[in-house]
Amino acid sequence: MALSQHLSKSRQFLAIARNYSAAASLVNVEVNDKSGVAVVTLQRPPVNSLNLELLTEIKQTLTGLEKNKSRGAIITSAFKTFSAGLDILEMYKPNPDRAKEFWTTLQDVWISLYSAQFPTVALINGPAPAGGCLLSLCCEYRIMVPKAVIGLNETQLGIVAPSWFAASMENVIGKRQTELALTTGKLFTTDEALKVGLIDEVVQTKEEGLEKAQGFIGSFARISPFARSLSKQTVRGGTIRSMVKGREADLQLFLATIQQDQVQKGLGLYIEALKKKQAA
Ligand SMILES: CCCCC/C=C\CCC/C=C/CC(=O)SCCNC(=O)CCNC(=O)[C@H](O)C(C)(C)COP(=O)(O)OP(=O)(O)OC[C@H]1O[C@@H](n2cnc3c(N)ncnc32)[C@H](O)[C@@H]1OP(=O)(O)O
Repeated sequence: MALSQHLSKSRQFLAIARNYSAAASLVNVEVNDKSGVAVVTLQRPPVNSLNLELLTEIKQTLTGLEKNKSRGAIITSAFKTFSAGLDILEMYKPNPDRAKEFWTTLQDVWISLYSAQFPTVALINGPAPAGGCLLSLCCEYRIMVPKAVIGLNETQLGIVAPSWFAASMENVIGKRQTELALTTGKLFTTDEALKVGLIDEVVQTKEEGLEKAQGFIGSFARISPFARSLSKQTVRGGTIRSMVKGREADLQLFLATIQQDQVQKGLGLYIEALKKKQAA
């Protein structure tokens, strides 16, 4: 499709996305007029913790971008935190039906973002623990600001990162570093993340990050989108197939795990600690 035609379609999507954003407003989508690249900004105050509603909007946004054959997407945050990960309140004293929908929607978001046909960049403009890290790991390129942290820190909450969380990290930094990171629940500083390859670039500001992200996506301008996306599928296909095959078992494991007394106690203490931190 010619770029002008594509941009006209993108603008139509932008209009729809704007209307949608106005109604629901946990995700803002802006399509760049020149490049056709969508900037997807998470905006659930205060820390973009991923609850059912935010995950649902992310899922709908990704579906819209895919349908409109997006040129690319940059995922970032409206706040000083990229994302605080899964909303712990979705797992603490959960309503079983909602917990089921919550986890299924998280799985859907992972599948859509991990397998997106268009190029994806995470512009990590603040802390990205656990589920925040997972979102960024689904992208093809990660750009981060200084003085932030990123990692799968689940063990620090007394819970375990599921196998597809671990696989997402392993595909980026390798088995050895993933094992060390997961067993200790490590949150990498920006410098540490760069050193281990968990992120690709460090920028000083979000604006600089947006430019770099556009540059990364622009680097595919002369590559056939078909060849690009099939190559991505070739590399990621095995991980995606194994997640999809195991998703029902994964859901059941999640539901059983979060009902355990020990897990509930751990989550309760963690919530208290977060609240005390704010009061101090
Ligand atoms: C193989 C077996 C597998 C079986 C499966 C079993 C289990 C499933 C595994 C589940 C996986 C979970 C992954 C996750 O994502 S768990 C969430 C982990 N997240 C964190 O640990 C981050 C916690 N938050 C922070 O560290 C900080 O908030 C921060 C992100 C660094 C930002 O700091 P700051 O700007 O100082 O903000 P505050 O700390 O003051 O927070 C403001 C406000 O937000 C509340 N909040 C923070 N994070 C969360 C969260 N993740 N969920 C819900 N609420 C959160 C915090 O309590 C404050 O609230 P109040 O204003 O009401 O006090």
